[in-house]
Amino acid sequence: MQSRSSKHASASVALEALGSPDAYYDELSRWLELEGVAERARMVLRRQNRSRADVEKRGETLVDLECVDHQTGLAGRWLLDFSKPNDAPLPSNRLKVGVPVVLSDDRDPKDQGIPGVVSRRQANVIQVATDAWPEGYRFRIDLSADETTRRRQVAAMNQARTARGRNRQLRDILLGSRPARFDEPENIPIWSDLNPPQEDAVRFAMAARDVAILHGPPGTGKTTTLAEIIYQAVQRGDTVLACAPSNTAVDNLLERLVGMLPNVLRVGHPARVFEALRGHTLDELVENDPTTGVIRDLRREVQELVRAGNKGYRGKQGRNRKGALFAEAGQLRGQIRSLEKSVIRSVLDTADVICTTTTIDDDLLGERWFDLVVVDEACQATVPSIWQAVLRAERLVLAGDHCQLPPTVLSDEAAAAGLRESLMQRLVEREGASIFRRLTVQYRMHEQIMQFSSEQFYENELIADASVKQHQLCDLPGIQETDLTIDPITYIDTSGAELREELEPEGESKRNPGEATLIVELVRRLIDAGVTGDQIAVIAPYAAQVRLLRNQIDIPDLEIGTVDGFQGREKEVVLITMVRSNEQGEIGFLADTRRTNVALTRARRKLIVVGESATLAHNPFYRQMLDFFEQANAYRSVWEFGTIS
Ligand SMILES: Nc1ncnc2c1ncn2[C@@H]1O[C@H](COP(=O)(O)OP(=O)(O)OP(=O)(O)O)[C@@H](O)[C@H]1O
Repeated sequence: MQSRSSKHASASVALEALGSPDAYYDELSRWLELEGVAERARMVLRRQNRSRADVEKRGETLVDLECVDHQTGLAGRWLLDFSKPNDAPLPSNRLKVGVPVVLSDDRDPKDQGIPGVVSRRQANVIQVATDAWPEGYRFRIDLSADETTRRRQVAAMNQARTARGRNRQLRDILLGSRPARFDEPENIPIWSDLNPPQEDAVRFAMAARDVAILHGPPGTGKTTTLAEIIYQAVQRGDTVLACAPSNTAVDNLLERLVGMLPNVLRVGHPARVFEALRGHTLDELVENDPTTGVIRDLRREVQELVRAGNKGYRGKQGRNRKGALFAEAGQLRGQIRSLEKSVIRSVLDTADVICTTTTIDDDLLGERWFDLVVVDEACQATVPSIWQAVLRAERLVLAGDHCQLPPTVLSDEAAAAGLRESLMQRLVEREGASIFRRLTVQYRMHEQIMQFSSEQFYENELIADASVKQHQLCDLPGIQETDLTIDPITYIDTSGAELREELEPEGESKRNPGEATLIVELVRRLIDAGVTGDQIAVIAPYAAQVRLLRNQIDIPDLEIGTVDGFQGREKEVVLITMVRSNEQGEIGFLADTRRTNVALTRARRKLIVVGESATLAHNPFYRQMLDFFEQANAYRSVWEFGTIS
């Protein structure tokens, strides 16, 4: 039987069927260009919105910021801390650690700004790493088009076109013109406490000579298994590069690895720095190197020069003086950079495993080659973004779930052509079962919560581990037994109540105020039954519905977010508001059922779905979902919850 995921393959050109590697990479480069155009257009639009009061609404811009602190970071970069006046909390934003930004003078609409990367963030402070010192008094930070990343991807693809030796072999295997080879799996002893499908996956990956895929449906311990594969490789004497498309995913893997292996190194900006992980970052290890004492003195000198240069010199002579001070600081930063380079090299040389995002800093890693390269969350990586890692690999292991959300792509044209289809998805669809092992025991959901997803996406293979199979919300301390806390799943149909969707004023995103009111009521009932805010998540496919709900629910630690933002997470109770309700039966991007798969598989003990069946039932997938809830005796009408509209 074909899994549902393959039905999602868009009408894209069969990329591999283009014939030659040149044609393949030409097509990928064209998609990247389209994506660049879309990203730049979006940025221009956003920066034109300067005067609008809701400029921060989309979460891609922060305005009216003060630079409250600065330090010199690795490679002589500035690390600048920005806060709102009076240290007010920053509004909710998508400027995550590692994303490229433009830093500009908020009071000067003509300022083109300087590029930077978010290097740390807290509730009140956002830190940006830059190569230049920004001019201004109040600043603005905009999410930027990621040109550096695209340049690196294009460079890697150009290298792959003309690759020789092992790079060429692996490239041809990934493109489908050579078969992937596997040895007979050996019965190696496993270090972690794994279940049989996980152990089987480890042995399978260890026996792969070229590439192996680990398919990890929700909650099945994909990261746990990947960590064991890395452990086994290190025991065998292999060097390992462990990557993922996002900093959060890299940190998750790092967190597992540090308990298993002594020499694990994190390169780049960790999204969250736990105490236990701090000692594994390149910055920290370099900081602790004896040579760094000298570097520290030089940095102090730089800071003093800059402080002196910023004193506000007047007139031509003053400007000259300022220029001279900054030039001297620049020279010293050059010296710092070259000293750091040699320290960095020696730290990198001692690591067994190097962890980084798939956007690899080639200057830092130099010519390093790894016996094993693993990519976690590989289905969140576009095909162009994977080649930097592949070119450093003797063998490759990709882990992910192609039945969950694909990578974010802004250009509709590039998406339609195929940019949302990851290399892992392509390989699974092309090679079939011979190239992957699927993990099937999941440790998150009550078996009823898991069942529909298992049937639709995982060939009915998922099994709930005994520890979660029958767990109920009312089993948790302090929670009373009510309808909502006993039954693991509930669907609430709003049909007939005329809870219609609408466009958010001045926006493109959809919301449904009636559904929001119902969600508020359901949350109230859960809280009354003793459920705490941190046990609940409300998720919606549309950002406008998330904004509406955030204005209506004010319960500490209760999370409200989009489906896309919730991938990889879990909560005891999850309420989903489907939003769509219209006469035409239009369901927009709910038609990508992978999004719904993610939404339906976040809850551990209780899943509540609110939606209008009349609209949803236009789509066969949702018809089956509604049937499933009905057969499970979990289908209820909005009228049971009083008047909502
Ligand atoms: N063999 C096992 N025995 C017991 N618990 C396990 C086992 N494997 C994984 N788990 C638990 O299952 C949970 C999910 O594991 P992990 O984070 O590795 O999964 P994942 O598949 O990477 O998650 P996601 O669905 O977020 O991608 C963790 O709490 C982990 O401790």
